[in-house]
Amino acid sequence: MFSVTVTSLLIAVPILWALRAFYRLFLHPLAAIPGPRWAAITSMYGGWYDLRAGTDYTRKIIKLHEQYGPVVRTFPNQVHILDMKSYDEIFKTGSKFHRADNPIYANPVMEGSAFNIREPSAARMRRGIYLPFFSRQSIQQLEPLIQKQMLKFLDGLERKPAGSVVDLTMGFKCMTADVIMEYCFKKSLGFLDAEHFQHSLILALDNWFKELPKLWYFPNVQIFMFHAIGLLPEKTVEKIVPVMAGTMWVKKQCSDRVRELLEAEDVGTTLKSSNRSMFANAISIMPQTGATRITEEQLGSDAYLFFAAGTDTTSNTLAFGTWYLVNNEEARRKLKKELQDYIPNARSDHLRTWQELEKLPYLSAVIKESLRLGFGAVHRQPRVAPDSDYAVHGYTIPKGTPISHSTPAYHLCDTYFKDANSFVPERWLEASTDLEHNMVSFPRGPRSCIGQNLAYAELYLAFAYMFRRFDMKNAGTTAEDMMWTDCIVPVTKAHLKVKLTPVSE
Ligand code: HEM
Repeated sequence: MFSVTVTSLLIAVPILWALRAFYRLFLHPLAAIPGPRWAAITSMYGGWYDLRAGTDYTRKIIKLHEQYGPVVRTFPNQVHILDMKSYDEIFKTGSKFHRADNPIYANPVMEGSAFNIREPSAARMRRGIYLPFFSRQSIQQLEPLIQKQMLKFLDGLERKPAGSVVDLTMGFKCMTADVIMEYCFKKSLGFLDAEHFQHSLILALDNWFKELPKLWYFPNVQIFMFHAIGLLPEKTVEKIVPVMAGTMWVKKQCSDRVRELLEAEDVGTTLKSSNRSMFANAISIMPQTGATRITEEQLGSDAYLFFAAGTDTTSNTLAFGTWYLVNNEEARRKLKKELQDYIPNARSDHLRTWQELEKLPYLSAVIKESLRLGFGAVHRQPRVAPDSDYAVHGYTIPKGTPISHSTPAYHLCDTYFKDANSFVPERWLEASTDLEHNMVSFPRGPRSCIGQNLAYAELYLAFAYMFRRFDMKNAGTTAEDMMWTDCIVPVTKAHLKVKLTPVSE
């Protein structure tokens, strides 16, 4: 009896698989869309790239566009588009497209946070709580909190013996992590105090990002494991899955800080104040925005989202930008000259503000070029048209089909940026509006990046003062080390190591 069942299965499974493959190749609504045959047949075509060390499907998709054109079928039921007109339609203000039902937006660690909300009106309500406090004006008001952590970072570097080799990948991560927590709660987690910036929790965050591709292909296994691990005692988790222990610890810090604020007497009665943290301000205006239904747990998850989204993104742009600069003497010389003229006293405790630094043309060009080639986020951002089919380049994509666009595909494409793979800040000095428009580091539209202004403030302060205060030389980092793979944020093979020497005034 048992052997008959096994035999039937051995025959039935390949037949069903072959029938499904036939349907996907010839009868599926996406059958006419060009792309590799294996990508149309099985999602494990993408997995073959995403799940092996040192490769990823996002980079492969860029190559597929060269071969197949602007619309490519990348999964049995998903397409990827490289066409600015389509990007504008999907990512415009008021766009009806919304986030696809995709494991990228179902990470169990982010459960309850704004990131995992797909439904547009719920997302709008949740984002509305925080958006006022990430406006340009709010960032300028709370800039002293950013500057405090920036100075701590710079002064820490200065105390190292001249010529020290510094792991700047980790240094930038510790700095951005402390800035975002200072901004959110006026209380950093003290990552900058770690010796040589090798903080175990920042390393755990890095490892957590590295695990993400597994979640995309085996979401149920990952979600089950996450909940199962959550039932174990803290000490056991620390021993067997340090990645999770680190993440859970940071999440707990976020939740504790939110609870402290909710329990504080003045919250809900005091008006917005420039002296208070972002979360204190956000919580105090919640009753007026009608957002009081948000739970303490959801606020804690949002705090963790800000921590994760605000750390590795900006720090990656800083690390990549520094990498390009240490290898480009001409650009470094021009930047230093501009900074020396504008910041006569490099070690003053009163830093030039973001608004002041924005006036510097070469610094601004360096930052734009760093954002262009130094990706903060590299993932495919799948969206769906909920109500009607989407017509593009003569193809019809049925409503509900995930349509992805990804930042590197645009930024590395010679159609949009001449000599796209080279670091050329000068391209921004006489930039046309087209060039500005082709930059899609921060998505536009209803799910734009909430932290964009904070990221700019950090980039201006860090690039200006790092290159004003220090001479930097590459300390053996290779282009191979800086190769990234898509883990939502780019994760490089190895870290950026730089020899730092403080400059005399
Ligand atoms: C160079 C720096 C940064 C880049 C390139 C960047 C890029 C992005 C991208 C591409 C997304 C869209 C994700 C998607 O829809 O799939 C996003 C969303 C988001 N970003 Fe950023 N980001 C940066 C810095 C920051 C910072 C400093 C914060 C700190 C608060 C932040 C907070 C967020 C949040 C909360 C979201 C989710 C918005 C939502 O779900 O509606 N980002 N960012």
